[in-house]
Amino acid sequence: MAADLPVYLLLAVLLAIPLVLFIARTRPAPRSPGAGAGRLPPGPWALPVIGHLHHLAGALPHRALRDLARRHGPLMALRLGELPVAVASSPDAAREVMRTHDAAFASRPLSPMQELAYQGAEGVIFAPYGEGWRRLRSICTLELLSARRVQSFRAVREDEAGRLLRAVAAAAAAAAPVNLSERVAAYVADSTVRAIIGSRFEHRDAYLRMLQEGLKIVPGMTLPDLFPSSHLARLLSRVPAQIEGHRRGMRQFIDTIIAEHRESRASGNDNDEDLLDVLLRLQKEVDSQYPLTTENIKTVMLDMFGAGSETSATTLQWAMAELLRNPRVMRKAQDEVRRALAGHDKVTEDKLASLHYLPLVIKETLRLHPPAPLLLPRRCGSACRVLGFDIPEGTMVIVNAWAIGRYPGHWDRPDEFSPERFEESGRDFRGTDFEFIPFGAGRRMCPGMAFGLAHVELALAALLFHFDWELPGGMAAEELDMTEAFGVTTQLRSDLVVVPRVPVSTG
Ligand code: HEM
Repeated sequence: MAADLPVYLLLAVLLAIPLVLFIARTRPAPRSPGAGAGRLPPGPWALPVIGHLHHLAGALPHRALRDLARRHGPLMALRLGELPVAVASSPDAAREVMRTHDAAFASRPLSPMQELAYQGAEGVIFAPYGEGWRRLRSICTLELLSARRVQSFRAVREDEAGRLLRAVAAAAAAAAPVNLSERVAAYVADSTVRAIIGSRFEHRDAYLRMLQEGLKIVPGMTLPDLFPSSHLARLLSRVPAQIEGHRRGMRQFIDTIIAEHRESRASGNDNDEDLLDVLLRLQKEVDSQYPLTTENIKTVMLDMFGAGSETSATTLQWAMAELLRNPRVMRKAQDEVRRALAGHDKVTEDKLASLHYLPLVIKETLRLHPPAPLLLPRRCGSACRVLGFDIPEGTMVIVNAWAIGRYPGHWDRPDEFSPERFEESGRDFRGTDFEFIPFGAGRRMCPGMAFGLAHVELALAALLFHFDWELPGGMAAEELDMTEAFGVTTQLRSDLVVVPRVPVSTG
């Protein structure tokens, strides 16, 4: 969702009075959530025009919504600006949305700013549920993100992990702190871009910077999205201009990259297929009823980077932060990795299969810190009943995966970081255990899980194998700032700055 939501929330509240007067004079009042529907879910009190936005001001949305759900129940009806929204905050509510009525909630809402960004060029993430999405989704699962394809990028990941380790080793040699947040973000972003467009493109760094800029203006909950019928909201917002500017720049880059790829294929110069090569090959093969257009390809490339880079980097940062906060878990994970790799000088992916505890550390990290705490919004395509309440067609549906991962009654000591809990319960994040859904569930569940986890497991194992870790300035574990920041993904507010040491061999 948009990185600038809190600013807009504040702005929305400040603008409430003039907007009430302006909009009320120029058009009929927007319908309240599901006006005319049967028994709607409960919700808190609303203000004219801004609806329930003020309840979200000043807190991170997943936390504010969890607090509201404690008072109003696991299924709430809200109105955010003009948008009718239902919020599912319990495992049962999530199961009804993503399993019982999965088909009814399989679409995504497409906001005005998203429409401006994509201009009809459908990708996967924001595509409405239908034939176009189904075809691109199957290209994703069968071709771009299949186990075989993820495996084919192993050398790229190991190469980038090597770069990460060299940077950390330089800091260790100088006994200096390293900004681990920056380093792991660069590792995942570089590796992801290399998987998408290969290693040859000479302006790759500039392309990467532009992609990262783009993530800051991802539309969804901007002022014009919240008040789609208001010209004033659109006039006041900087987002349309930002989107237009970014689109123009991006288009030039991608056109050059595609032209280079076509040339290189034609000359038979390159045998390693990157994701763009796969898409260009499929473009020639797929049936003419649903042609894979070059515009589709561009959007899918953006989808892969947008969905794949920050999510995995955020998971890595939180995993390291939790390990630093929990020295017992850190020691146990390190012991396991060092035992499994004893006698080797390098962590490679083939050696990770024997690890048992490290995957539990990653699971526990994803339970407490799902990178997309509210998943990606769904849209109710046909009216249905959830937990006995009516959800009208057109309602945006938000599933609070963060609150669900800490739902009392389903999790013992829910706020505690304890990977062992998964040893006992065997719960998994593959979309069947609705109390643990960091990758979502149902038809729109994340197709990039294996791709993301491959990045996280390799780097985490390597960082634990090669280095011991301390907090700078003698900071105690419990002093580490675990505050979350608002953003496309929920990262640590302060960068994780840590002191690496090369362990003394006990050999
Ligand atoms: C730790 C890593 C990741 C997490 C936690 C994550 C999480 C998610 C979540 C929560 C959704 C929405 C699911 C729903 O609506 O039920 C999603 C969708 C998606 N993810 Fe991931 N993701 C990760 C990595 C990746 C990677 C590496 C890629 C690709 C390179 C990727 C590609 C996608 C795509 C294309 C969608 C849209 C699927 C659709 O709408 O049909 N993800 N992801």
